[in-house]
Amino acid sequence: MRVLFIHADYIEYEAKSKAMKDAEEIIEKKERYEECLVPFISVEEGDSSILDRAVVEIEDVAKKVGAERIVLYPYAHLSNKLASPGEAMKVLKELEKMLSEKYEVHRAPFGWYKSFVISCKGHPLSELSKEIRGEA
Ligand SMILES: Nc1ncnc2c1ncn2[C@@H]1O[C@H](COS(=O)(=O)NC(=O)[C@@H](N)CO)[C@@H](O)[C@H]1O
Repeated sequence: MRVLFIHADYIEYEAKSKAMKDAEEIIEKKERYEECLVPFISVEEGDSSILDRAVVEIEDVAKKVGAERIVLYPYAHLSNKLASPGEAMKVLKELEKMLSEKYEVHRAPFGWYKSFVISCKGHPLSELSKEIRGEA
């Protein structure tokens, strides 16, 4: 799993059009979240076996930056070993559920082309990237 973390004053996105035929059914096309950690996530093959590790890594960053709100953003552009859309959707939904035990968690729509505006806070830990793997 490849993740780009942005600690943001806000993120605003709008689903524009479907990027795949079975894109996730969504209710709201536009959302805005204030004061949040935004992990842009490329789910890679086999990531369903490293969910616990991914939760630990994401919670570690949230704690370090003092974020209480997490907005998971599916982002198919950080890896050349992408999991299938079906596996990626499953992993992101499971991540959302597991992180919700300790955080307020939202998830941007899966399978949609989206416009977005993000305001990065600019402090030293406000931009981070991680490659999350299973135990070595
Ligand atoms: N492995 C993945 N990790 C994260 N998001 C994914 C993944 N696969 C698909 N998506 C989501 O589904 C959308 C379409 O992805 S896709 O089916 O691979 N298609 C494409 O990426 C191209 N049509 C350009 O978007 C992505 O924009 C993203 O929202």
